[in-house]
Amino acid sequence: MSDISLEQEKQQRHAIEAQIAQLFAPEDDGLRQALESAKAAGLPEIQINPIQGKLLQVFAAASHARKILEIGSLAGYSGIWLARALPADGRLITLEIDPKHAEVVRASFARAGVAERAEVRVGNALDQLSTLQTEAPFDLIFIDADKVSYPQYLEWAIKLSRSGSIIIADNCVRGGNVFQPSPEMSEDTAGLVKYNQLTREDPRLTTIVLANDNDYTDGFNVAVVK
Ligand SMILES: C[S@@+](CC[C@H](N)C(=O)[O-])C[C@H]1O[C@@H](n2cnc3c(N)ncnc32)[C@H](O)[C@@H]1O
Repeated sequence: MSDISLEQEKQQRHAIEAQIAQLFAPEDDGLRQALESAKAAGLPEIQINPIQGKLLQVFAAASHARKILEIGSLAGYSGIWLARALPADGRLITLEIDPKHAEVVRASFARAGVAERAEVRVGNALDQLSTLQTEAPFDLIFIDADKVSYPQYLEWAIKLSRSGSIIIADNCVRGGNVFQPSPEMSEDTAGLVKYNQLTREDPRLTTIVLANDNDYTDGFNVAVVK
């Protein structure tokens, strides 16, 4: 295929995606301001996209979510989508290692009107997860932090779940690299390869990977706890 038709195909994909986002996942001021304050604070622009945000809400509805756990908050963008999927007495706990990020999250949650049901806890997620057992089970768990730790996050996520809980992990496609493991792959890629393998083989889970980001070159691993 010529470069021109590849470019046309890409533009067509983007146009379709923009239409879906506009019709099914429009951003409001709360979400837009979370992105703006992240930018102003110099945070990286590595949050999920609006269609993925809406997809998280769809999964939250499917699992009748009242309690949601997120690992990796950044500026609170995905947290706002998640918190808005909860009933008024629901609870989102989001774990973030960087206190500067957490500060932006708190302000973003307040502006988006979800501060009463959404809380950011600061520290290494691996240290915090063991303290969450009294607050479990969580109906939906969204994993989106350091990729090296994904296999450990999965084990904790299963421990903190119930039958029917949904465990979603971002960045599980990575341009297809995760499906062609090599001895030279980075530690991050190795973590994701292991995560996909564990979710595929674990008899406690039913799992699929969705290429739903970055021109369909990255996306979610979605696992339902049986
Ligand atoms: C990809 S960003 C999260 C994006 C966010 N979920 C969104 O879509 O809006 C990853 C976040 O995980 C945090 N993080 C990295 N390692 C962590 C760890 N060990 N424990 C907790 N948070 C961590 C980073 O500081 C960063 O803010």
